[in-house]
Amino acid sequence: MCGTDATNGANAANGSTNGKPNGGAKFRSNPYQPVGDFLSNVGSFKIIESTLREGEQFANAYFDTETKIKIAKALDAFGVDYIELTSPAASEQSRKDCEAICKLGLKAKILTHVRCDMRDAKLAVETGVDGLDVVIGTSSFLREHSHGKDMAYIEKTAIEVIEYIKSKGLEVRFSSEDSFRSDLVDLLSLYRAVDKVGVNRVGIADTVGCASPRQVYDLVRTLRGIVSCDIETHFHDDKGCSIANAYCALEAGATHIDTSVLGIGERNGITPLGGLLARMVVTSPEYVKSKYKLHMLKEIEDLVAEAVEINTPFNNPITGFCAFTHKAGIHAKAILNNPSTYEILNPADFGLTRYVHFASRLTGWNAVKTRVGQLGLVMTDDQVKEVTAKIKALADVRPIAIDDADSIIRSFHLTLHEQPEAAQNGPPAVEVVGQ
Ligand SMILES: CC(=O)SCCNC(=O)CCNC(=O)[C@H](O)C(C)(C)COP(=O)(O)OP(=O)(O)OC[C@H]1O[C@@H](n2cnc3c(N)ncnc32)[C@H](O)[C@@H]1OP(=O)(O)O
Ligand SMILES: O=C(O)CCC(=O)C(=O)O
Ligand SMILES: [Mg+2]
Repeated sequence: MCGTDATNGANAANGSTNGKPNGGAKFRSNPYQPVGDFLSNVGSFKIIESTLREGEQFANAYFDTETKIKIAKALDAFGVDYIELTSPAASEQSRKDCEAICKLGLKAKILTHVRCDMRDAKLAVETGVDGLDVVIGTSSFLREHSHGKDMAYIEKTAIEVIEYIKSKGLEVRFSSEDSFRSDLVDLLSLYRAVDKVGVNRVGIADTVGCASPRQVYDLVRTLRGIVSCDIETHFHDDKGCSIANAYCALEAGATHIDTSVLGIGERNGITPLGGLLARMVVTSPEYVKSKYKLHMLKEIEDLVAEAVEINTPFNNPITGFCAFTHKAGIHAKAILNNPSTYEILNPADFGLTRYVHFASRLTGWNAVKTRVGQLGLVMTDDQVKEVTAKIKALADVRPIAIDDADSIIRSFHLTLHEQPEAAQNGPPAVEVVGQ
């Protein structure tokens, strides 16, 4: 098996060099736009990057101050609009870290995430943040088993806390927790009340990851008709719907999406930054490519993966080790002709390269022909087909590596060179061209 790093095509039959398609292959003017994908209202979404809040709730996360600062700076350089930090009420060090990050003078706005509680709000406004994300559970589960407050109390306290934050000149967002298991009438009435007070955003949170894309669309669409402020959304990934849900929220009129790097967060996390951008670069290529430094994605994911001691999943959008690897012969041939045939994302946009596999029983002669050329060898098509059969024969016996396939190609090529001598006794078994 070729465990080749997809980002390093050094030994591979690359369809590209430094991400540029080779062999004159070209992308369409907009290779990303699938037929029928004509969303117009999702062009200018904003990212609330919550690696340093939701991400700190990931089981393996421990961020010391230095690491938090590194991550905050990297996210800022990447171009996220907001960086959300753990509540200063969580611990004394959390409060100090909040202050330290506020002093960095980043372009991104700094938010902290607090309970709907005046004590938390008072502590938070002193840290130097640009705004507060206020949250309180509204489902019967949370009202019964978490804070124990009824909707009347929630609305009254929310208004007091929001007015206080606004009086300090800070941005404020109010969100319900577990929105999708909350009573719709209660929820809309609460949002209408806080919108009247003048929140910058209201938030919808799929705290337990129960929502389907269609439910998300319906709720956001309904809310869009109720409030005039921006709408932020937060999706947990328990059922693997966090990216689809974020996308549907944008389709329905949401303006802000919460993300974390690699999706880290409580349980199995939330909408991943990279996955969201993979989705959105297809829909809004100009906006996404001009706003975010996409080539920094891998570096940021590596930074966070190292900090929380995990590996990037093999199937991670964009940066998974095989995200731009093409293996089956049918795919390989078409990719070598035109990468758009089997790619919706261009690895070059992320500073990455594609890799075309040529060392398996599924390999076809077109991939081998490209490899032969890369090795500086010359063969006729029939010869390439013959050597492809040899590669397949070995791959039927055991998994083979790039070096195995290269050795087969080189030694086959050598036998072709030896042919002229043998040919003295008869016609060459194969024609050698370019000699
Ligand atoms: C879905 C989410 O991810 S929400 C964000 C989660 N983030 C955090 O929890 C931040 C880290 N948390 C902490 O450090 C602690 O939980 C603290 C400092 C916030 C509170 O700690 P403690 O006072 O020891 O309480 P504990 O964590 O045991 O229980 C939560 C308390 O908050 C209250 N509470 C829970 N949600 C809210 C809310 N949204 N608004 C107001 N109060 C709330 C609960 O009633 C409970 O208070 P009680 O013990 O007086 O009944
Ligand atoms: O504040 C929010 O909108 C979301 C809070 C949260 O992390 C959640 O509900 O999962
Ligand atoms: Mg969450």
